[in-house]
Amino acid sequence: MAPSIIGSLWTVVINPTTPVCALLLFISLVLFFRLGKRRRPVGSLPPSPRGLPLIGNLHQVTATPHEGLHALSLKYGPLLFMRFGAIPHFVISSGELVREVVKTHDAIFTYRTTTKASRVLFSESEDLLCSPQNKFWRLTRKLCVNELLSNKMVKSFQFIREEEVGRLVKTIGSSCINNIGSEIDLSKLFVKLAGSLVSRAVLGLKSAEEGGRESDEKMGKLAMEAVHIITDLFSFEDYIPALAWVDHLTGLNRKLKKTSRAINEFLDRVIDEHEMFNNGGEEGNDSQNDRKCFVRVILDLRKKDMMGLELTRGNIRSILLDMFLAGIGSSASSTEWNMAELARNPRIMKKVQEEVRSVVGEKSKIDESDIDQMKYLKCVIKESLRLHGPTVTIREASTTASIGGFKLPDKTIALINIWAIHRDPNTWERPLEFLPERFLDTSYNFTGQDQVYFPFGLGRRVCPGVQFAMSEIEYALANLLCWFDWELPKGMAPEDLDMRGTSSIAAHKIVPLCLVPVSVKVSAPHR
Ligand code: HEM
Repeated sequence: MAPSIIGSLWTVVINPTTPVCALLLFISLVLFFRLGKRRRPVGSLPPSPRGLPLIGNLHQVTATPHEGLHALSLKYGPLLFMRFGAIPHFVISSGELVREVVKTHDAIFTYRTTTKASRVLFSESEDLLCSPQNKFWRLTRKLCVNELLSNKMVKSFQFIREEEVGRLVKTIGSSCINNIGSEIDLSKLFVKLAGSLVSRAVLGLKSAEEGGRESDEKMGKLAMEAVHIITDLFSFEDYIPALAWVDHLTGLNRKLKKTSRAINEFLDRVIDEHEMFNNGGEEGNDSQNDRKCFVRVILDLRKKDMMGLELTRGNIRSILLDMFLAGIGSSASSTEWNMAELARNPRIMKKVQEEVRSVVGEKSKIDESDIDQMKYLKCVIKESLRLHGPTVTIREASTTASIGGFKLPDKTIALINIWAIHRDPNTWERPLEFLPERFLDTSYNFTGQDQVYFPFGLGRRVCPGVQFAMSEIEYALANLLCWFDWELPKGMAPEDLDMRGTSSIAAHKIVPLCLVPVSVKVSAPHR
């Protein structure tokens, strides 16, 4: 975030070369200070690093914000007050304070902030991710859980996982045979896998090879583009409203509109096709469908009672988009980090492969029920989510709250630094090391009830996609570890592997993960 704001400020504001810019800057400053006065919280505030006029503490936000905020919290304490442009934030970096948020104030910290990107991408229609906690949120969440994300529904998608992971294994297998010793870009393959799984379960799309009219990859690509805009590009309108006009100059507005238009057009085409089918239209138009996918269930329900929900076309598009935004990058990056950590830790790679292979035995296919016996694999995934899961989660308070002895005003935005809490040396022994054994025989789970380990978030807004994500990650990893050995590219030592993550909330590797697969099992499905 920081490089883009400082770069943009420099080129457009700090170094104005035209009188027009100077005049706009003057007007903006006047507006800013008037707005700023209205937004400033009152009362005793937590410690705060010194800010600057106009940008507040934005200059202290480093290229990886979670790391920069962690460094500040070591200096100023676990509860920080910071102003990002005109917007006051409270940064929480300790499990104790998280306990206060979840246990004492869960009903208060349930709002999410909307941003310019979310408003444009969702075309101002209410959706699940950004909705405040209201009737719409409750009913939509129930709809998504019942019809897509519950254990029962996730089990019903097992054949999709088997087909898509099978396709992944085949791709890697043929690389082993045709390009012996060549590295393969796993990061790219994991995004493709996650995109196909969500596309098929949510929209019923099939791959082009299987005759799908709309490619199952296209929506995944559009969603990743949207995630990039949301998390990597700075919006002046969000943080310094008086400088909203700068978003035109940086190209943000254009990018947002273009991506939003492409998403809407794509989703409209898919919804139209399903609607036609539901209305008894041409059966041939069902280039789709493996089963009754999520969008068709919504369209069916809309004809009936819809659980009291009145969904517009805009709402339907937004809910579908939510599943893509929340479900692809997070799962893909998690699979990527698991493989990266294993490649960097040969002892752990060997141990987890031995477990997986001993459970699978001589079979030529892994059944999902086999995964239950892979206890060490589950620890590997937990440890990977501790070190490389989502970096922060952001909530807005619906009313005033008292945290850590400070009274926080209503509309306070709380930024919970999961990254810092997952690496707190007061909780975790040797916190920076990848040690899956630490999770053996512990009760840490993904329900968001624990204040020191919550990779899927916490409280009422905890991720409802845990089951969907875990089934995908576990099954993909079990297959990759069973059928292949993995080597680093020629000349690279484990400690040379670049482990830097992006600044996004679901940070993926900056440098894509490329490893060399070696096919090992005679009974492997790709042979
Ligand atoms: C490894 C994969 C994933 C991780 C680490 C993850 C993590 C998270 C986190 C941290 C939150 C915010 C929770 C909070 O504010 O406390 C969240 C929310 C959410 N996630 Fe996930 N997620 C993953 C996969 C998925 C998948 C596959 C889906 C659906 C297909 C999904 C759907 C959602 C939705 C809809 C929300 C918003 C819930 C609400 O606001 O009520 N997630 N996720």
